[in-house]
Amino acid sequence: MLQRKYGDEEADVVIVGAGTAGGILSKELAEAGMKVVLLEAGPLYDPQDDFASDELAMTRLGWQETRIVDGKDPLQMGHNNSGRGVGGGSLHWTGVALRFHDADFNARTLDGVADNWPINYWDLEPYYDRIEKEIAVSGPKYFPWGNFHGPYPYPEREPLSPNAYMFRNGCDKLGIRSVVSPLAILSAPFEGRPPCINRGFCNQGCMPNSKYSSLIVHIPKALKAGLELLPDCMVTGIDMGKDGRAQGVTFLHKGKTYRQRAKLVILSAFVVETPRLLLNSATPQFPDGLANSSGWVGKAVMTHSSYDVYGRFDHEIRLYKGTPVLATTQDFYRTDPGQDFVRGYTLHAHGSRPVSFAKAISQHQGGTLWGEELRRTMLDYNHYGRVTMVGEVLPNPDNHVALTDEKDEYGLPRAKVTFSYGDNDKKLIDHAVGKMKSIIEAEGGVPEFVVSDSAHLMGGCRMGEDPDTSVVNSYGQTHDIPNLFVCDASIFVTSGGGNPTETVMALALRTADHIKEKAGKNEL
Ligand SMILES: Cc1cc2nc3c(=O)[nH]c(=O)nc-3n(C[C@H](O)[C@H](O)[C@H](O)COP(=O)(O)OP(=O)(O)OC[C@H]3O[C@@H](n4cnc5c(N)ncnc54)[C@H](O)[C@@H]3O)c2cc1C
Repeated sequence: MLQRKYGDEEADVVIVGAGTAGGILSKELAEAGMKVVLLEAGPLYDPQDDFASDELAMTRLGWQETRIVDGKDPLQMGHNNSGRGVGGGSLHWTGVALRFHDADFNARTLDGVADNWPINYWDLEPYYDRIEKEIAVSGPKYFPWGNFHGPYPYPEREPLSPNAYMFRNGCDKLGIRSVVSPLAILSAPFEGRPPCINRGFCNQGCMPNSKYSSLIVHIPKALKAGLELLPDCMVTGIDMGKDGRAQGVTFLHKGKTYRQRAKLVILSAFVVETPRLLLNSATPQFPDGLANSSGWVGKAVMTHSSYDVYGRFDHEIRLYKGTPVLATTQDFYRTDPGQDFVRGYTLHAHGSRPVSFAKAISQHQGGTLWGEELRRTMLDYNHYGRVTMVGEVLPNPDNHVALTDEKDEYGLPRAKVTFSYGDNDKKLIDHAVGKMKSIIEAEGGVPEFVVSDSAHLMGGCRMGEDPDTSVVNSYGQTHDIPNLFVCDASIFVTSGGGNPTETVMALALRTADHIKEKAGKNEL
């Protein structure tokens, strides 16, 4: 029997998904004195007991349940694209903490593509400032791109990995500016957590707690403030009242069904599960799914094009060494009128552990690498360097999440995710691959493998001012149901050309402030 704090009682807020956004919201709202219940489908981990320095074992941190993928460029789900467990994607993310630029919020105005966000950079700026201080982002004294030029709250990381030095030296030779990456990974002690010692197992969960996750930062503070956290609880539906308001959620724990009533329901279940829940909670009053009068629930799902170039060097690089990402350039972030594509990308020096390396190169763009040839290449693993891109992908309503007839172990329709790159996306990728190759070559390496990859899901419940073309307003409040909010990466309008999670965090803080203010005046 599940032990519960509120049972049949109505909580003030129930949050679905204890990931990055869910963790921040739960802290903010619990500290404001609200009765908050946080439901998480996955387990509650203890980093010291549960996070092993074992690449294969730790793939369990990803959302590994079957999703059907479709389209011309089907997305790879699982470890690389989503998390499961208290902490969500922040358990095994790489920790790169970048702000979006003002240009990211105005693609339609600047470049005639996609849509503008209903907010701009300056609406989020105070929240970027706040979150960077709250989690002690480490980074350079001067950051040359975008609107924020540093210094970051904590000094930049050092020493760098050999791969990061390779990248920075290659950039120098080509006149490309580069910096030590801003990271949600400590460079000095903070709140009892130790600085990073470069073990390099960030994507396997950080055992020493040097890397930020909501599991070790926000959720413990929320618990102190009275949060009820219920792990291993899969939410299967949103309960609606006849008055058209959300009443709470239904969830499963060890095969048994429970309900949590609440004045306010917030979905923070990420890009596939949030639309799946909305679509699957259809009622006669909302036959196409909740909050879907616009028809935009599940639409315009985005990823970042995240192609990698691996180059072979005569000397050793040892891609397993150190924090995976330690060097970055955004010299190609803004639209360049001289190119045949709009928008841009970020480049990172990116480490790789042996299993990921083998998996990547075995399916590289030039063909498959298998058997004796793969074995021979793997013997040279220490000689490979890697550069990766985070490329903007334009939103396209045809890229979407839909329900299928196939059922999962909870009896819910499985999600199908359809994705294809557009022409602009492909031209941008070609440009970035060329730059990545030239950086490797400038340092004396021979680019051998180009691997097509994707990272960071976004969109599917986009925000906007117009209820006919968007699902939520800029605070994540659904246009159709005033006490139903969405707060996670699904509310992004465009993907930007840089890592998205600091923007997820800033949006979560902004939504929390809004809810505190409105709930205080009984306006939700
Ligand atoms: C390998 C990897 C590396 C990454 N590196 C970076 C990086 O360096 N920088 C960066 O900016 N971003 C990075 N990201 C992306 C980052 O993890 C996400 O952007 C971020 O976690 C999104 O936050 P969220 O709150 O929207 O969702 P999540 O953090 O994914 O949280 C969603 C939570 O909801 C839970 N959930 C889902 N459905 C249900 C349900 N029905 N009932 C109960 N619970 C449910 C899930 O289990 C999960 O815990 C990386 C991601 C991965 C996977």
